[in-house]
Amino acid sequence: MKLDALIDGIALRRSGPEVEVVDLTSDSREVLAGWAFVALQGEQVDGAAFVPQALAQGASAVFSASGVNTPETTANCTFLGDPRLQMADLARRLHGLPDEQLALIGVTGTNGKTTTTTLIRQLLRGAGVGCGLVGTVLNAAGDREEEAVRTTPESPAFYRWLHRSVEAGDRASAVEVSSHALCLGRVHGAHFKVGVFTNLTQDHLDYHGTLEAYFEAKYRLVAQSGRFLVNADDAWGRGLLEREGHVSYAVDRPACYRAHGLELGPTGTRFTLHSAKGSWEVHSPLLGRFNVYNLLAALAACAEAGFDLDGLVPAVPKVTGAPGRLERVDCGQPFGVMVDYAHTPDALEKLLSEGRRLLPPGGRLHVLFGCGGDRDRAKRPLMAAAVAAGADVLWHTSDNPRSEEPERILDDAAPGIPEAIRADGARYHRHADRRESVRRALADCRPGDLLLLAGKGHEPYQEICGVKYPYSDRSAVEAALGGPK
Ligand SMILES: CC(=O)N[C@H]1[C@@H](OP(=O)(O)OP(=O)(O)OC[C@H]2O[C@@H](n3ccc(=O)[nH]c3=O)[C@H](O)[C@@H]2O)O[C@H](CO)[C@@H](O)[C@@H]1O[C@H](C)C(=O)N[C@@H](C)C(=O)N[C@H](CCC(=O)O)C(=O)O
Ligand SMILES: Nc1ncnc2c1ncn2[C@@H]1O[C@H](COP(=O)(O)OP(=O)(O)OP(=O)(O)O)[C@@H](O)[C@H]1O
Ligand SMILES: N[C@H](CCC[C@H](N)C(=O)O)C(=O)O
Ligand SMILES: [Mg+2]
Repeated sequence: MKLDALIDGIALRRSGPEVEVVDLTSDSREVLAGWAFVALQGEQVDGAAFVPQALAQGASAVFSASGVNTPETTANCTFLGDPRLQMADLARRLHGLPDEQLALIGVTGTNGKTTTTTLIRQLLRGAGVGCGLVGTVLNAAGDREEEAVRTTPESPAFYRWLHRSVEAGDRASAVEVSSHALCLGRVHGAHFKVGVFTNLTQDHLDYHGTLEAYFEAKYRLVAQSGRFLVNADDAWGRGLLEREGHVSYAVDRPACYRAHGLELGPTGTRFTLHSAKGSWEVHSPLLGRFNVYNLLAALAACAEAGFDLDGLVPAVPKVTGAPGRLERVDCGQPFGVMVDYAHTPDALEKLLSEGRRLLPPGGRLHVLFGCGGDRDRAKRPLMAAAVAAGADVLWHTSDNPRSEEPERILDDAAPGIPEAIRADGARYHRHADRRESVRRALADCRPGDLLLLAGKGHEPYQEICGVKYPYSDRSAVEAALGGPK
């Protein structure tokens, strides 16, 4: 696209020649010939420092907040408004307003975003409707799938994926909208046909400060959504529904979309979905009560986006959800092992109650967990308390210490575990090396026990001192038990 057309109507000061802008990025490392580089002031560094690198890699234009030096052959634009919002405006225009050409469904909430968005994509594709995905595990458009780096990418990548969806003929796209994304304008400008609020419990207080501020961040999605679908069984969701008229879903309370007659079995789930338009019998291989909420949210979101439930419900038995969520690892061992991505107090509490439900009589529930480094310190003892309240045997270890000292993270969490449990050498085991902790837990399991490995889910690494070492809970288990069955 020509620069003049790209910046038309956007408040900025411009110098230098008219150029062709092939694409846009705020990360100099991604710049290719003809791309525009947006230099943003970050928390760690000022993106302006990377202008020389962007130019060396062939940037045709540079955008910045406070002005930078560029050669005469490069277009140079200085934003006059909020740089992140203006970057999103540019990205949206460059990629042809792709949100307007898709049934865009945005999902926010503390837990269940990845699962719900993945279910939306799988359900729609199962019913023959092309659907993209932007989220923690995968970014996808048509059949193209790439591993994601973060939950919601910066606006240039967000709009690029939507554009790819349009090009691939997708009719919809399901997007995980994190609270960080809403604060940092990563999805600014996008019109979501349907927005979804799954739940709100403690997380990310390092970033937002208070739960109220965390909620307000998520609440921003309402203003960008045509219809808003809210979990009426969640306390924050209920508060929202009492103040404003939105579409609701629930299991325990009256709602526009409600699941009745839950049957939560060891190999799958059944319930009846009621809405004003009719009733459907839903059978799914997904386990656990929280997945009823995710299925309900996914089906209701698709229905609110205009897709027919008669076509979607038959696809439910084939949908598997996201990898690394309540997923069994079977190496022929005489006890159960499951990996899951619970990394908040609420998710752990819910995971452990599913574990208890799945545990054979007389078996012991083992839970291996850790708390992420460089994340909300206040949630650490609460995570530990949730595990202590529901597990028979605790395996306390590391989960992405990032830049922090692993033992200090373990120390932060430990007070959440009652002293009597910590003093009991048969019930409480602390070891910072996760792989070794997995080995020890497996060695301690007896026939009929169940070991839940929480927090890492699909993640293929352990991040220590800023380095991502190859690691996954599944492969650690398979290596210790001699390979998959
Ligand atoms: C709070 C937050 O989200 N921070 C993000 C933000 O950091 P920042 O603004 O401080 O950036 P910075 O590292 O100081 O760099 C400044 C600028 O220089 C650029 N740069 C930097 C280095 C370089 O070589 N070249 C270059 O151009 C960067 O791209 C950036 O634009 O912009 C960076 C570049 O895009 C991100 O890496 C960084 O995410 C950090 C790593 C992060 O961990 N974010 C997590 C907390 C996050 O966003 N999580 C949410 C929610 C998770 C969930 O609950 O699902 C998510 O959406 O993933
Ligand atoms: N609807 C739900 N309510 C509560 N807990 C849930 C729900 N769905 C999933 N969980 C728990 O939360 C974990 C993470 O689920 P999922 O990845 O879908 O959430 P997310 O919101 O995408 O998380 P993230 O913030 O890391 O992106 C699951 O492994 C499970 O333990
Ligand atoms: N999206 C979440 C993922 C946490 C995953 C867990 N393994 C951890 O490192 O705490 C975050 O960035 O906080
Ligand atoms: Mg996610």
